[in-house]
Parts: sequence; structure tokens; C-alpha cells
Amino acid sequence: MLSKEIQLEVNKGAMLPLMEEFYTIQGEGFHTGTAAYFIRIGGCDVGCHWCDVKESWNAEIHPPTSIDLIVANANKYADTVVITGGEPLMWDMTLLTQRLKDQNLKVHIETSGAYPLSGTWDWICLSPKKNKLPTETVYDNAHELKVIIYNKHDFVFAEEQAEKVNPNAILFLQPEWSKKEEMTPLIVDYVMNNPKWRVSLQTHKYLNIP
Ligand SMILES: C[S@@+](CC[C@H](N)C(=O)[O-])C[C@H]1O[C@@H](n2cnc3c(N)ncnc32)[C@H](O)[C@@H]1O
Ligand SMILES: Nc1nc2[nH]cc(C(=O)O)c2c(=O)[nH]1
Ligand code: SF4
Ligand SMILES: [Mg+2]
Repeated sequence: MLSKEIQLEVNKGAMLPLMEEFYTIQGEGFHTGTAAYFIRIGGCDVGCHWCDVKESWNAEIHPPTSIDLIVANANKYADTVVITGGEPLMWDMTLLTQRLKDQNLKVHIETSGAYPLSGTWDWICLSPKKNKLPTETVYDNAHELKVIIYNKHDFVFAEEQAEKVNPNAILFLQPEWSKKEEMTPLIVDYVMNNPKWRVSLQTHKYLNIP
């Protein structure tokens, strides 16, 4: 249990349950191949059975950390910060993104969109999940839509999500890691037949980097 004081700071978004921070190469989606400082915030209740960071789900095991400390660390690295999780939009992102932007950092988010949009973002990567669909504000503001393909039905889900997202969003299909041998060839065929989509791979896993 957090003390009342710390709980109030977390509610304001002045402290956040920080799981890890690391400087790496963005492995996925539109910005693949570019250096970025990743900030992983704990807490997620979406429950994807194939999630590759299940250790992030329980916010209570990740220490509430002041955003001043998070920003000071981020500022030492590249000019781009990626906020991920867990599900970062479970928390109020207003203060964290303001402080990062005050340092002239570009601020990106990886989100399922399952919670209302908070914060000011240079890039929003929306990766919708069937269990808990995105809110309207995230569909309207996403810069990219990245749908994970675990089985054939996920192509149908991907088309439904493409109908809901704003028309400027760039569309990606990304194989679920454990099914990649089976799904990647289907994605390749799908993109050739439906060229509004692009392929996204988890390239950091091939590069053996975080
Ligand atoms: C771990 S999630 C954290 C951010 C947010 N909760 C979300 O789902 O977008 C980061 C990205 O990894 C993707 N992802 C998670 N597990 C994966 C897996 N096993 N294979 C492929 N992509 C995966 C998610 O869809 C999301 O785009
Ligand atoms: N290198 C690298 N790129 C990523 N892109 C999205 C990631 C995430 O977990 O949100 C991720 C990650 O965990 N590592
Ligand atoms: S929404 Fe993201 S963090 Fe949450 S379970 Fe799904 S992939 Fe994992
Ligand atoms: Mg990851």
C-alpha cells in the first residue's frame, strides 16, 4: 500500500510506477531503426495472453518514481523518448510529457488505447487489443496503427480497426513473436494484396538488444 501522500502524487501524474528505462533502437513500426530512450511504466489490465512484458502488469511491484528523476535521466540520451508499459494511458501523462517537451525532447507513446488520451505527443503508436478496445480520442489522434497478428482472424480485426482510426494513420501488421514463422508469410502475402498496409517486425529481438 502506498502512503496517502505518494498516492496523491501518482494520481496527479507527478510520480509514476517505473519498471525500467533503457536506451536502445526503436524496433517496431514507423520509427524502426532510430535511437530512442524507452521509459516503461508499470500497470496494465488489458491481459493479452501473448504479452511479452507480463512482469509490467502489476503496478504495485514497480516503485513510484518522481517524473523529475525520469526526465533528468531521459535528457542524457537521444532526442526522442518512447513511453511504453504496461499501459501508460492508465496514468495521467500530462505532467510527464510537458516536462519532457520542456527539455525539447520528442515524445512518443506505445499504447493499446484502452484508456482516454492524456499528455502531449509527437507520435502515437496505437496497438489495439480485442479484449479492451481503444477509446475514440486515441483513434482520432493516432499517427500509426500497429495490429498484432497471432492468427488469421486478426486480419479481419485489423481491417475493422483501420476503419475506426483517423485516415492519416499509417497502417502496420506485426507478427506475434511466438507465431512469427507461421504468420509472417501470411502478412507478406496480405500486404502485397492490400498495399495500404506495411509490415512491422520486432527487429530488436533479431538484433538481441532490449
Ligand atoms: C508491451 S506493449 C506496451 C504498450 C501498450 N500496452 C500496448 O500494448 O501497445 C508494446 C508493444 O509490443 C507489442 N507486443 C507485445 N507483445 C508482443 C508479442 N508477443 N509479439 C509481438 N508484439 C507484441 C504490443 O502490441 C505493443 O505494440
Ligand atoms: N527496441 C525496442 N523497441 C520497442 N518498440 C516498442 C517496444 C515496447 O515494448 O513498447 C519496444 C521494446 O521493448 N524495445
Ligand atoms: S496491452 Fe500491452 S502491456 Fe498490456 S497486456 Fe497487452 S501487450 Fe501487454
Ligand atoms: Mg517490447
